Amino acid sequence: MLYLVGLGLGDATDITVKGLQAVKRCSRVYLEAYTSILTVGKEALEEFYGKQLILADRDLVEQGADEILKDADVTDVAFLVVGDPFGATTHSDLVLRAVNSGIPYKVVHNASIMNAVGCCGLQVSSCLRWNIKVKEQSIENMMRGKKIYEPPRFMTVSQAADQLIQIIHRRREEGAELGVTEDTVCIGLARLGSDEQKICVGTLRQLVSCDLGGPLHSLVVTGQLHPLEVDMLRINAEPTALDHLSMIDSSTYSS
Ligand SMILES: C[S@@+](CC[C@H](N)C(=O)[O-])C[C@H]1O[C@@H](n2cnc3c(N)ncnc32)[C@H](O)[C@@H]1O
Repeated sequence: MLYLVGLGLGDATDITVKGLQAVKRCSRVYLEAYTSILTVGKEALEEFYGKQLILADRDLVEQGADEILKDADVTDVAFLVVGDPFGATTHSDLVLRAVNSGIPYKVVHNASIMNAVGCCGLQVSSCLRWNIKVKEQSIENMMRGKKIYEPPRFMTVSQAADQLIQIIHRRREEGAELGVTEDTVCIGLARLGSDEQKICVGTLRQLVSCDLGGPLHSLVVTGQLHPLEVDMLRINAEPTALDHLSMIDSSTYSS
């Protein structure tokens, strides 16, 4: 049996009871380590689960799926994914390979950034997430066939806001409006679900200068806000962001 187990967003203890039971009965446990990360490291997970974990980087998942699935028809293998196994990144390829090889699979769901983002108080929201650059080769090293990898990079809310503003400026020069401006109210979210989570509310321009600390970050761009949503944004805002929020004239945004 192949178990795809969601680990949730915070730390080792966010695994579900069902997920932990599956992990404990598996003979091999892989930790998917390139589409998302927890604030705690692999060792903390190993200690809590009482199991050795095998790191599954992009190469292993995309090119070594056979290794992950080896003997999974006669033994139990777990594939752990931070968040939910099908939250934002689907691991459909692994599932399809398992099915095609006659290997049964089960999914143990968990909290994902896709639903945790609701904590910012918007009644309907989708957040901008971005790719994490882990185990990337420079073009030079790739051309030389050298397996030398660049240090991991995680885009920040500040960088994302800056890039969005550049796009807005470019489109404006071309005579097009995106419906998002430098003054659109946005929400920066960092390490959601962990004890170190941070939420910062401000205009897109203000978020360029916000420092939300270490990864992972997401950005929400709001549309028309209901007064209730504005109130929720106020209570969720960091003290420094309250100044930004007080600039929002809720009557402008309420429907
Ligand atoms: C490719 S998605 C994977 C999502 C994960 N499987 C899940 O279900 O939550 C990874 C991106 O989601 C966002 N993200 C994931 N977890 C986050 C968190 N705890 N706080 C803020 N953003 C997060 C980041 O933008 C990150 O680059």
